[in-house]
Amino acid sequence: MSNNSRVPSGGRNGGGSERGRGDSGYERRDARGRQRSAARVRGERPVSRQAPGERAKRTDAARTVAFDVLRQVDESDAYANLVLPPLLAERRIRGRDAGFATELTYGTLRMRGRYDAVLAHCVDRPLGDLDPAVLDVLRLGAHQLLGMRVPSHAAVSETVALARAGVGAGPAQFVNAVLRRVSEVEPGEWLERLTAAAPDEVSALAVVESHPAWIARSLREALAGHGRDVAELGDLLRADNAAPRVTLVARPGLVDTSDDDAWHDADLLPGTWAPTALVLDGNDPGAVPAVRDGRAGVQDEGSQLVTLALAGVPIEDSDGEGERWLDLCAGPGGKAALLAAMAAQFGATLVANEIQPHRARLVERALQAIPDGVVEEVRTGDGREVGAAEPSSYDRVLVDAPCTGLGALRRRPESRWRRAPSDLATLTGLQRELLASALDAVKPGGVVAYVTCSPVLAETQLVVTDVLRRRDDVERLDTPAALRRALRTAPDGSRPEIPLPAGDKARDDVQLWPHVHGTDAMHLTLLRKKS
Ligand SMILES: C[S@@+](CC[C@H](N)C(=O)[O-])C[C@H]1O[C@@H](n2cnc3c(N)ncnc32)[C@H](O)[C@@H]1O
Repeated sequence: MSNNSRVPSGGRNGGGSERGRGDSGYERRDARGRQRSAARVRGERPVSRQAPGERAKRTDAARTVAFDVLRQVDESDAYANLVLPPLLAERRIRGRDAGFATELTYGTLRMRGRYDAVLAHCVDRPLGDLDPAVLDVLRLGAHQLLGMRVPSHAAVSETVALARAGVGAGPAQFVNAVLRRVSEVEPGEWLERLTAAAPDEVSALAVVESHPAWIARSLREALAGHGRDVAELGDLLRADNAAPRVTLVARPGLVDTSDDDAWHDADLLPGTWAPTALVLDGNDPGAVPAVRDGRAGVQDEGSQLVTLALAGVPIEDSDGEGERWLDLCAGPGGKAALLAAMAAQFGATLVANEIQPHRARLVERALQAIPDGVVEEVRTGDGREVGAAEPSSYDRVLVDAPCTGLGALRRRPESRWRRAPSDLATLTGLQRELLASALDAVKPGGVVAYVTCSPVLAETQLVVTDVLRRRDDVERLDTPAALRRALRTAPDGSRPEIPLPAGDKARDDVQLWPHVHGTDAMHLTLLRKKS
């Protein structure tokens, strides 16, 4: 598209809003559930900067709530998944409208990179020069046009109404003109144009699959470094754009799948890999009694597997007095609760450490259903100091290190846009210190699990290699074997075949992937302190 066809920001081109009937699911939602028709909105005097409650009466409530969440994400660094549910409840947006608002909010945030690239073709100046609120309205319109089945006329007219109510009549005309430009090109054709405009293959994938280019490059490097084919990058990026299934953990010894009272009428399916995993089909986890009372929790299956792998490693030379386990970075407590449930079964005890007091309180809450006597202590402290303060004190230590979270992009739609390459330098220093401290804190013969929810090489292999280079008292364990021992067992004794690199690509650590395993991209390296 030539510059000539771009819309001058602040210009008045673009005619009145279009409107008509469509036959998609989202159009039916309008016909059935919308609070007021767009025609009525158009008939009203243009207003700007109203209170959200006032605006919600005049424009479509679902679009308004999506806009308000996007503004909070931008202005206050809010997390969309924490802001949206209470706003939906407060404004009594339910059912189909709530589903529309959720898809519109999360989809717009996730696919922002793709939509910004499209919008940049349609606006005559850098998007960074636009009023951020106008840019958010344009992104919402782009998602309806290119990512949802909303008919063009409805997507444009409703978004223009939203712009008029949220940012004023002048910007609404600009929004109308830009979205009409966007709608003139088919979604598939836009992807071809974005691909053609990118300087290389990875940049093209990054823009089309809406990832910052540096993240796409880091993930490509991670695929290669962890023994996978770099040609999988597209699948990996696409997996990041799909909302994950809600997986529960049934904490062993605390709850059973046959316990009807615990699960109420939740639709549960067994997980793929972990014996503790249950997939919740469509229900709200907060409504499940076992989740509310801490016998179960919401936890990615990869997180469950790495925790079970640590708990199941055979330990040599244990003194027979019952093992002591340590979770060095425990907040908010998902893995600590699974570890504690396993510790209860093995006659072990657990210390949970977390540097942030409010997160330490979340750990306490996560451990509420653990039987008395299992949790020695939940403490607030710097994990880097534990090794020196308590040398050779624990049989098993989990280091679930603070990391970029680039393996869990599916869960936080906005997180990929918040990270910067400079975060890596700070985090990798901390990761090294925490792992070194854990190795000091573990007893000879004991095991340390180094875990991240990032596959990035600088946070995984390089941290482990660097820490081990400085000491000769640690050996690497066969982590794939430990992970396989943790897999669910069928009644005939068989276990699922978990795909891990083999042959000359085989490794002694484990990297899980969303596009391969359906889990977050969890990394696990198991290390033993020599006896
Ligand atoms: C990846 S999260 C742990 C998640 C947790 N294992 C779970 O499953 O719920 C990392 C945690 O480490 C904490 N942390 C950061 N620096 C720390 C330090 N120096 N010592 C202890 N904890 C730290 C963070 O506050 C954060 O809660």
